[in-house]
Amino acid sequence: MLDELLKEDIKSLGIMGGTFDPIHNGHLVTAQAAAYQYDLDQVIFVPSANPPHKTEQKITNAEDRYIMVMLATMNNHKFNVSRIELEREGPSYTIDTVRVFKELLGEVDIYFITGADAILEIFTWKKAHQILKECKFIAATRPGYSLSKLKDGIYEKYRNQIFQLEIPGLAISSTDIRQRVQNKRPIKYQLPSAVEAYIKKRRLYLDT
Ligand SMILES: Nc1ncnc2c1ncn2[C@@H]1O[C@H](COP(=O)(O)OP(=O)(O)OP(=O)(O)O)[C@@H](O)[C@H]1O
Ligand SMILES: O=C(O)c1ccc[n+]([C@@H]2O[C@H](COP(=O)([O-])O)[C@@H](O)[C@H]2O)c1
Repeated sequence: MLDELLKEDIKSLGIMGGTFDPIHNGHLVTAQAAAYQYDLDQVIFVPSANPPHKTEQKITNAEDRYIMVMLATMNNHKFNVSRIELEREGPSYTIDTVRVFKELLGEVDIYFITGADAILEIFTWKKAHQILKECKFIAATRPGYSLSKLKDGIYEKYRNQIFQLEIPGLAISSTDIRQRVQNKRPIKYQLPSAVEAYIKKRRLYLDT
């Protein structure tokens, strides 16, 4: 199934992992900027089934999150969505996902795309040092988080593996969108209209 998503002559791939509860324009702008800046042939969005660091919070069922990612990415020919983590049991560890892509793609350059908040937590991820050796990271700026730490200490060792990406700051988060829906405040223009319609239709986030 995964190999069907990947173009045959692909030379560079971005993987955009996330909980996407829901996907929003911050995710899409980040993926698009990464694709442009690093000349990526494709970006595969990978919704986590069981995000390892979000075990304490209630998360919308994986199929709804997957459908929202599909709706959000359908108009971009470089974007695709993978069910790889949805079909794997247990916590959705990035090391496992990256290794499947690597095995399938061999010499293709793989970049895992994250926002500033995620990269600053990388050393709490499973086999973080291994992931950093096995794939490159694109770390996008995000309002409220500083990437200056990437210059010191433990990050120094991986300076050739982590690439900083300046994007127009979008102070949009899934947390804020969920709260807005619950409080009947507008979410228009923070996420694609098809995703907004889906949230309404499925009555998501009304009792979070
Ligand atoms: N506005 C944004 N700008 C840049 N990167 C972002 C933005 N929102 C999310 N990301 C990045 O997208 C990836 C997936 O994020 P996630 O699905 O957890 O969204 P979120 O908005 O951070 O969610 P939540 O508020 O529920 O924690 C992470 O690497 C995160 O850093
Ligand atoms: O592998 C891990 O230990 C790990 C721990 C925390 C986050 N991640 C991944 O980082 C991405 C962003 O996570 P999140 O929780 O901010 O949506 C997503 O693909 C997660 O699976 C991965």
